[in-house]
Amino acid sequence: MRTIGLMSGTSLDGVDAAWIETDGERIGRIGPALTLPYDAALRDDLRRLLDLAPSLPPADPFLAGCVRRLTERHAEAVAAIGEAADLVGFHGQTILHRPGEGLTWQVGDAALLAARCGLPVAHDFRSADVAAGGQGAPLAPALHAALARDLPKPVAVLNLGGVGNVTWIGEGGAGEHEALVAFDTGPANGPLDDWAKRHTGEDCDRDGALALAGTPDAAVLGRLLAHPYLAAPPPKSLDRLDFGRALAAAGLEALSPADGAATLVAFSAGAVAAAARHLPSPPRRWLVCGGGRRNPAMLRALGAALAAPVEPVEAVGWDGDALEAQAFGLLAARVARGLPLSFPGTTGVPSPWPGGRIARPEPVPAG
Ligand SMILES: Nc1ncnc2c1ncn2[C@@H]1O[C@H](COP(=O)(O)OP(=O)(O)OP(=O)(O)O)[C@@H](O)[C@H]1O
Ligand SMILES: CC(=O)N[C@H]1[C@@H]2OC[C@@H](O2)[C@@H](O)[C@@H]1O[C@H](C)C(=O)O
Repeated sequence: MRTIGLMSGTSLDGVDAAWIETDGERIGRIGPALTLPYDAALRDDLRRLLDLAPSLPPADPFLAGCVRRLTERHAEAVAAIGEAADLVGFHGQTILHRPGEGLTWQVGDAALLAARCGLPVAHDFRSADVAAGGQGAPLAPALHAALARDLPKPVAVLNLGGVGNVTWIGEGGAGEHEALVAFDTGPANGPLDDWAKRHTGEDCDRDGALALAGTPDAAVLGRLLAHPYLAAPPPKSLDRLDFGRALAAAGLEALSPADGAATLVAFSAGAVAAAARHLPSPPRRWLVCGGGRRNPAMLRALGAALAAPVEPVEAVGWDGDALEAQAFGLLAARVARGLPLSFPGTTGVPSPWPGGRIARPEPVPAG
């Protein structure tokens, strides 16, 4: 199938789109990928939605307006890819994620997108998993496993988005996805983005400039690293705002902008080091994707915290900005074929679990 995957991540910076040919198991041709940024107004409104989500009625007019603008931007991304496709994979925007309460909420109008693109749209990838008692995330491991088929194992793929997540891939057992362990490591760029915005007005700590000028504060860092999430065994996953209260309580506010940024980078890297202790065996290498791989302060801190080499996924020929979008192309094909999207080792579902739904473009009435 020729698929276009679409992911709007926790950083709220825009929609990633990627074209891949896949049957949901193997990957054929890898086509173009792009990111369409959101304008400042949509970014601000989505950020507001995250705060409002816990008390938001599904029919809220502010929500409806955001969903329409978000979906139209996704339709523009499909058009901008400029290649014919059979199927779209539409993740939408997560505005609330509380799997422990049976709740995960991705917004986006799949019927509208199907109408705009004239293509079937696979969507709602996470709710069946959560209903089955899974974490609903991460789902990208199915793509990581397919891409890493010929790499020496064990290998770890680390995504540094707003939230961080790791996929450990070991030597395959008898079952297709037996050798997969995956979970969210902790905050990655999210708190650092918020900190940079407040202190510099920029959307992120560009090239780690602020963090590289500062020194991590040992006391604040120690309090953050004592957060019970880090010691808890997987399966586990996070909401973008889960660490908000812990960050405030740790005393971050008393630090200078540079020391605060350095402390947050050290915390993200320390969370990954804590995650490494939950893996079945030490990976030979860590392959890093997501925007955080562009932050030299983050890569330096990870290199110091982990025992094996840490490299951007480009080292093995993958596109570190496109993996999440490619994942939803592959997952769309899996939805279409009724294949499982998640596994006991990834989200904690009791057995390999299918999910997702397909919205089809309305047939044009005859005459
Ligand atoms: N040059 C750079 N310097 C520092 N940070 C950068 C740079 N480029 C990107 N980033 C970081 O990467 C983030 C975007 O990463 P990405 O697009 O992978 O996140 P996402 O997909 O929205 O999040 P998630 O994977 O949690 O859903 C930005 O918010 C920023 O923090
Ligand atoms: C609930 C949700 O949207 N989670 C995202 C988020 O962003 C990164 C991390 O947290 C990951 O668990 C997940 O996204 C990726 C694409 C995943 O499901 O693999």
